[in-house]
Amino acid sequence: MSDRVETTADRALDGPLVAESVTVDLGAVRALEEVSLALAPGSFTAVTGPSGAGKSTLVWALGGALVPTSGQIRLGDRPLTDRAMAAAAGVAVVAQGNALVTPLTGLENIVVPLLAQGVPPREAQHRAVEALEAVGLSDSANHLVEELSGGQQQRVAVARALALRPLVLLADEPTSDLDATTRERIVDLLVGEADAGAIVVMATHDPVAAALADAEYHLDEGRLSPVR
Ligand SMILES: Nc1ncnc2c1ncn2[C@@H]1O[C@H](COP(=O)(O)OP(=O)(O)OP(=O)(O)O)[C@@H](O)[C@H]1O
Repeated sequence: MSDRVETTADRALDGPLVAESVTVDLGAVRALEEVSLALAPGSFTAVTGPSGAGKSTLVWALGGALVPTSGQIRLGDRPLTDRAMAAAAGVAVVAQGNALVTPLTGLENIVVPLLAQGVPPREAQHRAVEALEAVGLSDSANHLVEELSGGQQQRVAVARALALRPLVLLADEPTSDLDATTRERIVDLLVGEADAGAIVVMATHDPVAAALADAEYHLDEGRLSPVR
């Protein structure tokens, strides 16, 4: 049985997450070149590729945080044109490097974004506890982030995204600092999100994690091709 974090039933995706001929230039670097894909609700997709291939760029573009040089990102019929509107549409990102607030505890790192989204304090606390339990970190909830190991921080970052109950979950290298057992637990949670109807994308260097996804795309020098 999946120990997926409980979901809200009052929100649903009304279509796929689509990248339409997306090209992203970062300064002089072409990080993505004419990338097209359509990800259906309930799918779990891995994006693999060597360092510098454009995986993080794709994650951030899909998350609305990077405006394409050309092309478009859409969720259903709605263009995702900035990070705030993507977040409001239910798109959560687990950033590479975690992007946690280090002077706060693991629990606080999860509660604060929930409060910012208007979740009532008791509910935010409940969701944060539940998400930390799902990633196996109940005992570390009240430790400052700076007191946690890299792998524990990575799990807090995943828990933070799960607690948002996203419709689209974009995870950039969410298992890079984890041992095999913990990696399996985290990928299981991602599988559970997809099984419950979310669109899940995981950028990864890890072939074992990638093999657990339903589909795999490979990026090389910004060009995307299907693997399976
Ligand atoms: N802010 C930036 N300015 C200019 N170039 C950038 C910037 N960020 C990334 N790049 C370049 O864009 C390309 C894609 O980078 P990206 O981080 O998306 O790759 P990646 O596949 O995620 O790599 P890794 O696996 O090492 O995280 C690389 O050539 C990188 O050097």
